[in-house]
Amino acid sequence: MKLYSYGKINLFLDIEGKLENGYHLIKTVMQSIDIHDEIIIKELSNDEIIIECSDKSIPTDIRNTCFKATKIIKEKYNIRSGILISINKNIPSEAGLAGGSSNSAAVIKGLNKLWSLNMNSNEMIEIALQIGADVPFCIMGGTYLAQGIGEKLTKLDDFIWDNILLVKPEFSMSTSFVYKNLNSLDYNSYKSNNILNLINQNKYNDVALSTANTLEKVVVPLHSEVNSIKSIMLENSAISSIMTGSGSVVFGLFPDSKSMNNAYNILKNTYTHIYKTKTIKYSIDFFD
Ligand SMILES: C[C@@](CO)(OP(=O)(O)O)[C@H](O)COP(=O)(O)OP(=O)(O)OC[C@H]1O[C@@H](n2ccc(N)nc2=O)[C@H](O)[C@@H]1O
Ligand SMILES: Nc1ncnc2c1ncn2[C@@H]1O[C@H](COP(=O)(O)OP(=O)(O)O)[C@@H](O)[C@H]1O
Repeated sequence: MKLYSYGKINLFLDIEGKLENGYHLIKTVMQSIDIHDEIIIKELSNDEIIIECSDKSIPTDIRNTCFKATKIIKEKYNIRSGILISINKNIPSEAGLAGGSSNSAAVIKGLNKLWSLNMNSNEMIEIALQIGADVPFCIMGGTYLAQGIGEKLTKLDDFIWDNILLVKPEFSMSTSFVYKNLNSLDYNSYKSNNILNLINQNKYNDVALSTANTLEKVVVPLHSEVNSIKSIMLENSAISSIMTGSGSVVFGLFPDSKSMNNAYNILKNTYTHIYKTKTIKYSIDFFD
């Protein structure tokens, strides 16, 4: 079985509070984008979980999100056959693009089909949340408001935008580091932001003007490069440019392919990890 698992950007992210277990209550707009990893799932006769990954820096043991998803499902449904999962990485990790999260969502959906488990979305989301706060969104895909720690999902109208540039600086950001270093004074920084209504009114240009991310307040003081990339994008006509999630990727929403290509040609002289992408309405695609 072959699947594509797609990445996401956060068009909006604000923090509303903190739970006693250290997790943060967030309000975020998640958007699937057209950048994907390839996941191949094969059944094994012996009762083993084997993960192979093209990126040798990613662990293939229980720390791997795909391993976790398989283990949870095997135990829940008492399945004895084994699984070999090959991950062909393309989405950069620790980038704020939810690459690892969407890989595990692909495995949940893939095993649901392979083993005819007939799980509905809610049952898959319950498993997803045991792996990470971003995984429930990756089960659904498209345009969603996520609240709680990321698990309370509300479907929004599709946000459609064709000219998006992603730039991954050399540094990576660990999600837990960013949340740990957030100052509570920065909670509710964007309380009056109107992005949700604008999405549901299909006012795409106004949506683009309303993007915001509170987690920049942790990352920018440590890495001024984030602002340099944003400036180059904005000088080249991007309608807005912000960091996605806990970083380090910075994205820009451009009005047309010409301005996006101009920014691309300038930024590619400095950055090797640079991608042209667009929004999509799903996060997992099945092939065979
Ligand atoms: C910031 C966001 C925005 O979409 O995404 P990324 O930048 O990671 O893609 C998410 O909130 C990240 O979700 P995810 O990456 O799944 O987080 P998890 O693996 O569950 O958690 C990693 C660590 O981040 C912290 N964490 C995560 C989610 C949350 N609402 N509050 C937190 O404080 C916790 O310390 C946790 O141990
Ligand atoms: N299948 C996977 N793909 C990518 N990273 C993974 C995977 N499994 C575990 N990880 C670990 O998760 C962390 C990054 O996850 P990722 O989803 O790429 O981050 P982010 O959501 O911040 O972009 C890294 O520490 C990486 O080693």
